[in-house]
Amino acid sequence: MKTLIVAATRFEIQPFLDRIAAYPNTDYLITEVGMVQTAYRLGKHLANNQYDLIINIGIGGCFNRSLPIGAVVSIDREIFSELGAEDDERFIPIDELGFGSAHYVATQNKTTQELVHALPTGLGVTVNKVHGNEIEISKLLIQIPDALIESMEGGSVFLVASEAKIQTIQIRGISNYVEKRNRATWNVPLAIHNSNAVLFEILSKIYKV
Ligand SMILES: O=C(O)c1cccc(C(=O)CC[C@H]2O[C@@H](n3cnc4c(=O)[nH]cnc43)[C@H](O)[C@@H]2O)c1
Repeated sequence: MKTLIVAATRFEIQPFLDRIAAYPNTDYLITEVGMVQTAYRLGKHLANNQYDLIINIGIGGCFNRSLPIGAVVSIDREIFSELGAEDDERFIPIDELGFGSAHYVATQNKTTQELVHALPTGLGVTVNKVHGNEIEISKLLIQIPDALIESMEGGSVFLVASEAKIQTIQIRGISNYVEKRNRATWNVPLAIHNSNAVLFEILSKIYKV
């Protein structure tokens, strides 16, 4: 069983990197922040390397205030929310325009689902521009009422993994709520600590270490 850990930045998987020697069948890939960087670097990496499972791990913004900062969630569906066209006040999604789809799902069989079954699960929104304006956030929630987490990479990992037919998990530690930008309320170290703790649990289940 060969696993690839995918993160946007090194700091999001530093606790894992500190223990990487314990996981001989596990590689990692730092894509850099953003959907384009992630699609390019993951696609390029998979052209020369084979895996049974991809685990995308990172921090993210949460739309659901009943989950505390630091909670860890599993994302099983993704939407590229900006993909489409403006028609004056109305947004026309790419699906409606007839040029493909903005929706991607995690490729997960029963064994993969078991690895994350204990986590709160929901829909991820992948963006180029982190939301930080209340009016824009309200518009987004009208467009996507069941949005759980916002990230800048999740949809790209699902897209590439589904094209490559590789099992995929995405876990996100909640570093902030999606709200008017207030960096003082973010807790990045807690989100990283907790998401890496979940990663260790998942790897322990896979490798029995
Ligand atoms: O300080 C900022 O405003 C800021 C803007 C963009 C990215 C960051 C990062 O810390 C980069 C790491 C990573 O963070 C993910 N992330 C965290 N919170 C959110 C969010 O509310 N919306 C979208 N993405 C978020 C993202 O996946 C980055 O890769 C800081």
